Amino acid sequence: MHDLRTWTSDVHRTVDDTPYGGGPGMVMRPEPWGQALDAVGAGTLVVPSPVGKPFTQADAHELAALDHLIFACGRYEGIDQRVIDDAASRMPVREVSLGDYVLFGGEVAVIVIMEAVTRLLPGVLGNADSLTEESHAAGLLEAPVYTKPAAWRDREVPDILRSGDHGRIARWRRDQSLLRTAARRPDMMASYPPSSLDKADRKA
Ligand SMILES: Nc1ccccc1-c1cnco1
Repeated sequence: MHDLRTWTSDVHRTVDDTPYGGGPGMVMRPEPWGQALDAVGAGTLVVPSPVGKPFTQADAHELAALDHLIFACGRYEGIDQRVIDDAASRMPVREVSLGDYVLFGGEVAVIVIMEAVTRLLPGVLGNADSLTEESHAAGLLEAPVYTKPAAWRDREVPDILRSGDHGRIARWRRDQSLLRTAARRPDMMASYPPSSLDKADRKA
């Protein structure tokens, strides 16, 4: 963790200023950022931003394979664009959005990204199988999950899950995933690899 004000030189340790071209709010000044990024050295710079590329599980896997990640947390109306452009001239830069909503700054977004990435690192998860079956891992939302008791507030666990027939259970879960994804995330269905949908699935 680095305090950006370390790289300021005025008595007030200023990190922001008014935007050229007018408009509301303040913009983060380039000088402190430039010196801070120089100081932390090269790596892949990840900048959470409302104007970034939507962050996906695939991005988490890509970042988990890298040796050195640098996270820049912007505040106010954002970081002077020249900081991003200058950094991109000497290292990979990824501006990423966590969703279409507005935060105070990038810090909370970095915590989310760090969790999504670090859980993919070898040895972090007790059961590596979890990584292959979870939502977004196979391009679909995960099927509903249940545990004991078999009946709770007059609600029963689906009989199929207690049948012991693992082939039928796998089929039921796949169907539930397809139904849930189609209902809640048509965008994911649109990009779901048709090659993995066998004929029976196409009727779903
Ligand atoms: N709104 C923000 C403000 C500052 C830094 C990131 C964001 C952000 C990231 N994903 C959505 O919003």
